[in-house]
Amino acid sequence: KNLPPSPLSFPIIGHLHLIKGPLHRVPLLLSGKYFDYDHMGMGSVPYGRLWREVRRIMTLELFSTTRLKTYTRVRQDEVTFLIKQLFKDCVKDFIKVEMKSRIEGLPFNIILKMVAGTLPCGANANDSKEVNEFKGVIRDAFETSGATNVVDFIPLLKWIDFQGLEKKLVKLQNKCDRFLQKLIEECRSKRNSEPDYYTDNVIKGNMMALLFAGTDTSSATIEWAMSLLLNHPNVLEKARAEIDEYTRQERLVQETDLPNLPYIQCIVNETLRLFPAAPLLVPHESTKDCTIGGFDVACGTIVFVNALAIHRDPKVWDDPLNFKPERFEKMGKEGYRFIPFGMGRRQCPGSGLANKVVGFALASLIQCFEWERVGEELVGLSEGKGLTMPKDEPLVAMCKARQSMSHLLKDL
Ligand code: HEM
Repeated sequence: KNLPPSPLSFPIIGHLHLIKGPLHRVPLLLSGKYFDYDHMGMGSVPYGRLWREVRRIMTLELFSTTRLKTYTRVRQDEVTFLIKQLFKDCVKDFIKVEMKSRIEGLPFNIILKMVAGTLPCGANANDSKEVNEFKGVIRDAFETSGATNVVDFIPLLKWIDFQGLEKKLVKLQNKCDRFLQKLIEECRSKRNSEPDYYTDNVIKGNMMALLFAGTDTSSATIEWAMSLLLNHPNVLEKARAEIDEYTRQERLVQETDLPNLPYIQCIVNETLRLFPAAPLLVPHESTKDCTIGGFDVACGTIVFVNALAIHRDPKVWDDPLNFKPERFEKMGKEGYRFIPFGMGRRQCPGSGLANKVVGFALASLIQCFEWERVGEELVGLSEGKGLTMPKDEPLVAMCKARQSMSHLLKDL
């Protein structure tokens, strides 16, 4: 109720979910009410002076083309780490691999290195208890904030914290706070030229915005893409042929090869079309009475844009439920019908980074390993609970190092 409204910055063509009322838990979670930070990212935070400044820092400094380039090495190291671990386990024979736990460290470590300049536990971050606990906090927070909260509709039940979601969020906040505070203390003495402006809370808010917004979204997209490829071995083969032709199997694929691997980008887009990691984007709230796509939207209404429904709408997509990366080969600007990163001034500032991380990881997994389904049955594609639409069941696949790549993989 106390959340200041944010401007509706989004042009929309349909599939709106308009909610008038106190449905504020998700915005509160993301805007720092539960996390007690000065300000935080996400669409529900007012586009005021402070957030404008944060967006400026993100877009121009952290995610600018030049800055992303300076972090190429970080992404290279983390993808190499993933490939090396996998190679160690499946050098000779096919083994069963649970993909989620292997992939989730990748975007997490990359973003942590970008925002903190280091991993708190050096090279062993993936085995660190506190890092793993923090990853668990992110997972739980997404699951909790994606759950239906009866209290949103029957506010009286708040008195007894029906479902206990509020208690759970406070507990998550404490864990999150401990982790980030420790990280800040490790980094603070080295940098921060304006300690009065960049207080601990401001820094923690930003770190959390990036870690929350950028980790599960990217790793879930890689997991969905691998699931779709296992169900469509012809697409997998076509992608591998593209990579082999370009690298001539003489070297491992690099992130800088991505512009020359258009089919990989088509696979990423098609995955984001069918399984957008933020299916309802992020809630927006109107500051004035307005009309969108013929709907009267009263001031203070929370608007959810159902990107998932738009992406699967047979009126705007041919054969929308089928996985066909080729559809992106012929397309130019997709306009409002393809909006996995939102649109307008609150669109995802991390889309460039996400495309690089997801594309590079996928290209490397495809180039270096043979992939098969565990049995005859297709990989299940049902969605689980949570804000980022994770897979219901973590992906398990059969994986074996490609013979023709072994000499390169051994040198990693
Ligand atoms: C596949 C990966 C990703 C997807 C699908 C995705 C999608 C989205 C969407 C739909 C929004 C809301 C846009 C809107 O409300 O109109 C958003 C916001 C945001 N994303 Fe991403 N994102 C991804 C990766 C990332 C990464 C890697 C980062 C940064 C490390 C990031 C940082 C953010 C931030 C900070 C916001 C809030 C922006 C604001 O409120 O002004 N995202 N993202």
